[in-house]
Amino acid sequence: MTALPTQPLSPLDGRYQATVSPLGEYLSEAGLNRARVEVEVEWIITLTNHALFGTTPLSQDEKQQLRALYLTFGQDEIDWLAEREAVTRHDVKAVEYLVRDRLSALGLDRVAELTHFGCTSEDVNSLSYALTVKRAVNDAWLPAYRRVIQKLRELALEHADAPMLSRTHGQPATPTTMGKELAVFVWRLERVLKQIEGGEYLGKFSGATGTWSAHLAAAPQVAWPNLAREFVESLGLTFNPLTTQIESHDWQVELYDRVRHAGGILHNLATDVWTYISLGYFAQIPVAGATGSSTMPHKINPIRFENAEANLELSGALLASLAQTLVTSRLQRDLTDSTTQRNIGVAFGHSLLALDNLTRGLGEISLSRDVLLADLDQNWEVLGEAIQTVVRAEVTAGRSTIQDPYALLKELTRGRRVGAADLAEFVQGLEIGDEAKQRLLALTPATYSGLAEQLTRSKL
Ligand SMILES: O=C(O)C[C@H](Nc1ncnc2c1ncn2[C@@H]1O[C@H](COP(=O)(O)O)[C@@H](O)[C@H]1O)C(=O)O
Repeated sequence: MTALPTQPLSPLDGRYQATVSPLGEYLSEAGLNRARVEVEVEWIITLTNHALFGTTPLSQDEKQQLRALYLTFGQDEIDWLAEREAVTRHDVKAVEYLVRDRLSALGLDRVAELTHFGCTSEDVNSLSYALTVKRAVNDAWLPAYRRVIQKLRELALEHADAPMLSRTHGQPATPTTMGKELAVFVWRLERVLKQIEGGEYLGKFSGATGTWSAHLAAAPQVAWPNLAREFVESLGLTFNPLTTQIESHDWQVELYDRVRHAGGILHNLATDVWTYISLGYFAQIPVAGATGSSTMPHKINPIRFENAEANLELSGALLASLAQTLVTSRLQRDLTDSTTQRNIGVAFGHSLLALDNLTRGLGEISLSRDVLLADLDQNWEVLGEAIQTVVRAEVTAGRSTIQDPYALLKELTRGRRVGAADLAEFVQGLEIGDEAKQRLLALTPATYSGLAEQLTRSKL
């Protein structure tokens, strides 16, 4: 057997590459290095703007040329860094050398020593991760998450009035509507959406052990914490003033826990819709040219929901691992976070893939209202709850002397199939007021869905 050409090992970089590529813009190694260059460049611009060490602010033209280094970052820079890192064996140092090299090419040697000035690698890494994760969440993950919510909202409103048998413990229970059950997911997903949208992206910029020691040794008169805050905030990040060598990663833990939580809700949605499809409640819309089973020609399999389920499990496990490892770093730093953070994109990639499959899956189902109604018609015994509750009210109001209405209905309905005629006869024979009796006689499983429709319409 001849060896294959070099292959991507991860399916995210193989068959699913097109779907997850928006994340690669930020959460790939090149995306990280581009952000590192951005931070190094902006720090030089900030230091010179403040005319530190006798420098003068760079001209607009010089700034523009310097910024082009990250704005047009591409394959040349990727290759340059790979070559240089093979020598330095230090990824951030290689970035520093790249910036110095380009400063020289631009005739800006006079500020070369301000590259990475006072910085430890984590100053640059912390801001770079905050920038790339923030951009990936805002530009790629959140839009996909909102698309699922939007599709779900449309379905919930469309089916707000579609009565459906509930199944608590998998057993027939008080009816609801399909729309209301989908609305519950919208409600849950939106709560977590707000938490994710409100999350902070923190950065530190305080040197080797968070004390600005080197900075003060070089320029004791400068209010370095203020300058660091100004710099971090100028990048659209939240300043963390008190850290060890590393930014403590608590914002990342919060974010990954929330995204994992959202994934858990979506997993619940995927398995519920899968179950509704299996019950025949949702029909799957045939896709032209597609095959369900390789051997059973009649089949359309719910593969979108199964793919989402599996990817949510993978992403949940990775997000949990990220949150668990990033929360700790021995003493003033250990380097486990470096290795761990290289997998942030993998965790988000599996999640994004799941979101894409859910959106597509939700767009390929149609509700079979007739199946829902037929199922309700097979389960008149669910009205037992309504009858016993009405009798209790009648007893309390003095219009009935029935003893233990619950036991009476239990006797009639528990574990039994009770039809419309049986129930009507039973209700006719009840010693309750006439108005209550007529109300009960008018009730069917399909109309016994309480405020399900109104709740759906008013809460979405
Ligand atoms: O500013 C510093 O660098 C301070 C230094 N701490 C470090 N901080 C950040 N990065 C460091 C550190 N040390 C190594 N490296 C480089 O990290 C890279 C780790 O590679 P990988 O395991 O593939 O993620 C790999 O490129 C490593 O060379 C310290 O001694 O405290």
